Order: sequence, then C-alpha cells, then structure tokens
Amino acid sequence: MHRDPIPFRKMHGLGNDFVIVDARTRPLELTDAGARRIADRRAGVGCDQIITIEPPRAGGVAFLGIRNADGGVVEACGNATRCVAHLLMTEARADRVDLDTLAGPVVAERAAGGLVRVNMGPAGDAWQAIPLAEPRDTLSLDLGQAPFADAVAVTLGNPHVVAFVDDAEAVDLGRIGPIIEHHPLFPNRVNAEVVSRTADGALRMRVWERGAGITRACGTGACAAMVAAVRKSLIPGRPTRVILDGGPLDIDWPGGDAPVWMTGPVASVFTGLLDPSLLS
Ligand SMILES: N[C@@H](CCC[C@H](N)C(=O)O)C(=O)O
Repeated sequence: MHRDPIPFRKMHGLGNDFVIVDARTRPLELTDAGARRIADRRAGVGCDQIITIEPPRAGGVAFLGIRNADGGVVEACGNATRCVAHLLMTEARADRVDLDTLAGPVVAERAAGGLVRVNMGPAGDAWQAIPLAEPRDTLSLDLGQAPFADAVAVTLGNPHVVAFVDDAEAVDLGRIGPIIEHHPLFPNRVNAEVVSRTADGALRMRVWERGAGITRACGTGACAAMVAAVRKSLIPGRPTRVILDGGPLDIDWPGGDAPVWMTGPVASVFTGLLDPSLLS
C-alpha cells in the first residue's frame, strides 16, 4: 500500500495525454480501479493513458506499462513511447533509447526539430494476430456498420480496424466508435480509425480508442492507417503524413515484415504528486 505521495509527470503527444509515473526504483501498485481514478478528468489528474516506467523485463533500459483510461492493460502506445523515450534520452544524455513493451521491443531516437522517431516494429495482418474471433480476410472486413463495410484490420501489437471514407470529419465517431470497439469479431476489443485522403496525398485520421474513446491522436492508429492504406493501394508512396485532431505524425513503412517508423512531437505539461488515496 502506498503511504506517501507519488511523483508523476503529465505529458502529451499531439494532445493524446498521459500521466507518467517513474516506477523503476519504487514499484507502483496500480489496479484497474486506481488507473481509472487517476485518469478521471474531474476527480483525478485526467489522461487518456497511465504510463509506468518500470525496470526492463526482456531487454532495453526500461519497460513501459500502459493502461487505458478505463483501467485496462494494453500492449502498445505510440505517443507515450515518444514521450517516455524523450524523458529517458534526456536523462541519459543520449540520442537513442531501447524500450520494452508488452508488444515487444521499440527503439526511439531523436529527430530533427525536437521530434522523436520510433521504430514501432512490424505490423501484423494475420487474423489470429489481430486477433479476430474467426478466420476472415483482414484486408476487407464487413462489420455490418457503415462506414466499416470494407475495413482493414492491422495490429501494431495492439488491435486496430481502419475504415476509409470520403470525409473523416463527417463520420459520427462518438456513435459508431463504441459499437466497433465492442464488435464480437474482436475478442480483445479494438481501436477504430476513420481515414480520408487529402488533396496533397496525406491521410486525415480520426480515432476512437479502445478503453479511452475519442482522443486527439493515436500513434499506433496512425501507423495502422498508413499500413492499411498501402495494403489497399490507396497511397502512392512513402513516407506518409497522417493528420490527427491534434496535428500530424509522419509514418514510414517499406512493406512486408519491415518495421513501421513513426515521427512526431512530445510535450511536457506539469509535474505533481498523486495522493496515495487515489490508488487504494
Ligand atoms: N494512444 C495510443 C494507443 C493507446 C492504447 C489503445 N487505446 C489500445 O487500447 O490499444 C497510441 O498513441 O498508440
């Protein structure tokens, strides 16, 4: 049980916001309910995800524990990876850092303009890897709900389903998002993205995140959107800019089993102390 206040840092990547706790020397006893209380935007600090920086499990200098605002443990988070990588590279005065996540290893490095570039690992498209509840063609999924009638499922360690539409702004994501997140085809639930192409060849993406709802940005979602667009032959080349509500991410993927690269900004907002009563 925690008796003392717990230091945290509030950060965000394009408005996808995080409470980050350094638990490398002082383990954090975080339950689903505790995570929900921290994430609560009125009674807690407020965030889309709670991130713990933990001792490495299988390699790298640290393990990233990731929980959604609903308390659920998740495998990967692109925006949080950039934020934590920035913290640890600053701490070590390094230009590169190796991290470990439930989705596997990720490597981050400093990029021009204060941005952080991350090797997010390969993207998966096998139905078992997403996972889906039954064998289906992940390049063309009909979820029985417009606009997810010809959607693409992609895993970046966490599950995504991408629908291409004429105008992403016109989709009622608050209505359709929870229906897709809880669709029976996805036993682990799913992150849902709606994507349209812009006149200059970029992708405009809006996201309903599993366990968090509509967020201003999703790094793994942007990677999934670019991979899905390549698989559907919808974009001519690479790298591709993905424009989220909070701003752009640049995504590059040469195809096949090659890793997906994501480049974007990080921002630190404030530090503080969590009252231990939030965790009990
Ligand atoms: N915001 C994240 C993804 C966070 C996890 C996601 N909601 C899930 O449940 O898989 C990102 O930037 O990738």
